[in-house]
Amino acid sequence: MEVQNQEECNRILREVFGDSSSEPELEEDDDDIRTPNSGWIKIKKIKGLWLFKDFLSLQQQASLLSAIKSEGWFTEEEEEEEEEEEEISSQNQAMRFGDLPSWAIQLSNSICETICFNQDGDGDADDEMSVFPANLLWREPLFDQLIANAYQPGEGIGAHIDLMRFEDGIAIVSLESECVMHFTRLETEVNASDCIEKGEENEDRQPFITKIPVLLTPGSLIVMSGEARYKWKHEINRKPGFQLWGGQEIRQQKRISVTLRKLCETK
Ligand SMILES: O=C(O)CCC(=O)C(=O)O
Ligand SMILES: [Fe+2]
Repeated sequence: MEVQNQEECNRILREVFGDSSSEPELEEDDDDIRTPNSGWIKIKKIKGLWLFKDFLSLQQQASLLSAIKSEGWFTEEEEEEEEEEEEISSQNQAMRFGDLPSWAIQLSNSICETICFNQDGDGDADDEMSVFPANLLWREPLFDQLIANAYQPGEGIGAHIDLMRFEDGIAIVSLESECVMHFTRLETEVNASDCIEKGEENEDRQPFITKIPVLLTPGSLIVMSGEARYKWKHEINRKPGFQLWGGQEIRQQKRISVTLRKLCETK
């Protein structure tokens, strides 16, 4: 999209989607930094990881879900067939490469706008208060690959770093139900049964484990770049005992996520 069309596009997006910049709830980790006049929260312990809790309003979430449904993905009939055919895992994921559907382009533009709103100055790559380094933000297109994942209660995704065939700069939008995503630094990789964030009270002198929980509520957006994308694995473990937030186990429901990424140029 040409830059001069950006403002016009943003205006249309605001008209269609409204202004979703409502004040987020109090964050549990006091260390995290809220940016003034925007809903972005910088997850301080993970360089390059940002959360925008109320990225999509309820109405926008419903529109996005119906757009996903109109693609024919994750419909109930499909799920029944899946159960018969025992192909649940492959049918719980849908991908698009290259030309994204118009709703995904709108979503991508809306993400771009929300990031730009927070960006001050030149968005220098070394500026830790920039949600995305400038080189990522101004690439064209911002994203050209989308993956939608549907998770039934108890289902999650194992610890991983996204494939290197994708560039830096990844965005994930959550829908339908909340979950805790755990981030583990590469050099401190641990088993899922290891405890979370062993800190000062580490009496057994075990190696320090950094496993950071981030709550992804419906309508929230996280973006990862740099260290968050390359040096931390992310996972969603929805087995009993892992979806804890504020000391309480989260009530699980179906969850859908939309991940947007950019494929690396092939040489
Ligand atoms: O479902 C999510 O929130 C994460 C999905 C993910 O990490 C991926 O598709 O690589
Ligand atoms: Fe991922």
